Amino acid sequence: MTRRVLIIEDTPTIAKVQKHIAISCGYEADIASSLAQAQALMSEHHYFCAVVDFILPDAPLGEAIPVTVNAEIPTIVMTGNIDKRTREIVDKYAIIDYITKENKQAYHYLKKQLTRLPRNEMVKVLVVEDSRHARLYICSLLYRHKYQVLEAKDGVEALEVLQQHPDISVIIADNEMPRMKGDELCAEIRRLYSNEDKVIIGVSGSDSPHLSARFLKSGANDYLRKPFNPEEFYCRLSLNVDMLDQIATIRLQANTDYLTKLPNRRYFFEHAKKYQRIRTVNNQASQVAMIDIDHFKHINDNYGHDAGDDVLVALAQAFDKFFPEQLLARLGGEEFVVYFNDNSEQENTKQLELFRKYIELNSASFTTHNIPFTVSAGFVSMQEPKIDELLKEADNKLYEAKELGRNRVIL
Ligand SMILES: Nc1nc2c(ncn2[C@@H]2O[C@H](COP(=O)(O)OP(=O)(O)OP(=O)(O)O)[C@@H](O)[C@H]2O)c(=O)[nH]1
Repeated sequence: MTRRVLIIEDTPTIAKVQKHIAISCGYEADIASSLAQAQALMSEHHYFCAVVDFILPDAPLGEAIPVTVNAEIPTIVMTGNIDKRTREIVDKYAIIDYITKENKQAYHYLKKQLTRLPRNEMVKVLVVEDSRHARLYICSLLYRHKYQVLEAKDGVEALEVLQQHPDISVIIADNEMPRMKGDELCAEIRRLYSNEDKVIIGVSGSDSPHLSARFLKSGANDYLRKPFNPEEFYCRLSLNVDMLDQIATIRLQANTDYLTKLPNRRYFFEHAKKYQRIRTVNNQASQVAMIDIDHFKHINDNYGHDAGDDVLVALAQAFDKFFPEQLLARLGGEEFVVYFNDNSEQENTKQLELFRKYIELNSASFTTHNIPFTVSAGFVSMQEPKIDELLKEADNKLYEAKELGRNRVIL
């Protein structure tokens, strides 16, 4: 579903730039050059958010702001400047943010905010606060920016909620709470979850000058003193969630093969070792297949390196289709590996043989160059092996498959 943004702006060049930014962030965008035009558009469409100019020909004093806010459209206000009177008006309404149209940076910032809003819909935030009033206030700030929100009344309940929802990525914790204080909760969360997975923001109304340091030393990423300014709350929250995003991106890049987008060798070894331990405890054999394209060098020599790359990408897609539940990786070059989650050796080898046959019969239709190719595979099943041994054995079987004429699976 494409999200729609309403741009209310009477200067055509600025409206055009904003529309361009919105489209580059994946939105559809409508422009209204007056409040009246905006109201007409709002009666026709559902808007995910709005970018509203403070001064419009038929709304010179920010009168367009309550119109979008009251229609529950998350609103970003663009202003020429932010003098005292403008700020007073802007502060009255539950807007997402205001941006001063001073320079190019303002448009970079708008892009950031438009990118964050749909991202926030995927971010789960746990609010831990014993005061119902304060809890609801923080939740309302979070809902305004489209975060998913969960609540807990104290640290003990927070740990239970975290166990039930392991995908929570932000915890906002008050300090003064019954049963378990915020800094104690923080330390316990850090014992269980790493900095790379969860952000903790401590909040407290205490005057103690040492509390912020205590929170940070217990593992919090940030600290806010109550009562806090919503603008500062959003800035700190966004920066912390952005940091989690950046860590996730770096992690993904480090674990993904750049060409096929399959997991890479590093990811495979890390996860195969974990699988291995579980299988050993459960007294289950480990089953692995090494798969390699036959005469791949000829494909590169005859059709060029780019065509060879196309074949690798197409083969990776076929892997994903045939082995959606297994641990897959491109180990390097034209060599792939499947670590089977399923226990049945019969089922696994049957699936492998089906895959080989599927490639033989369909590969010509995979790529733009219609290059037919085949694959060879070596399969092993071993009790309590080391990963290196398992791969070596599978590689020996693969070598045998090549020696015997290729396009076959050797068990
Ligand atoms: N296009 C492309 N080629 C690659 C890539 N990585 C490795 N290769 C090529 O893969 C080819 C592998 O050749 P060989 O090891 O001789 O194997 P083969 O030609 O498939 O022969 P058999 O495995 O014995 O059937 C080499 O020509 C490498 O240059 C890649 O990312 N893209």
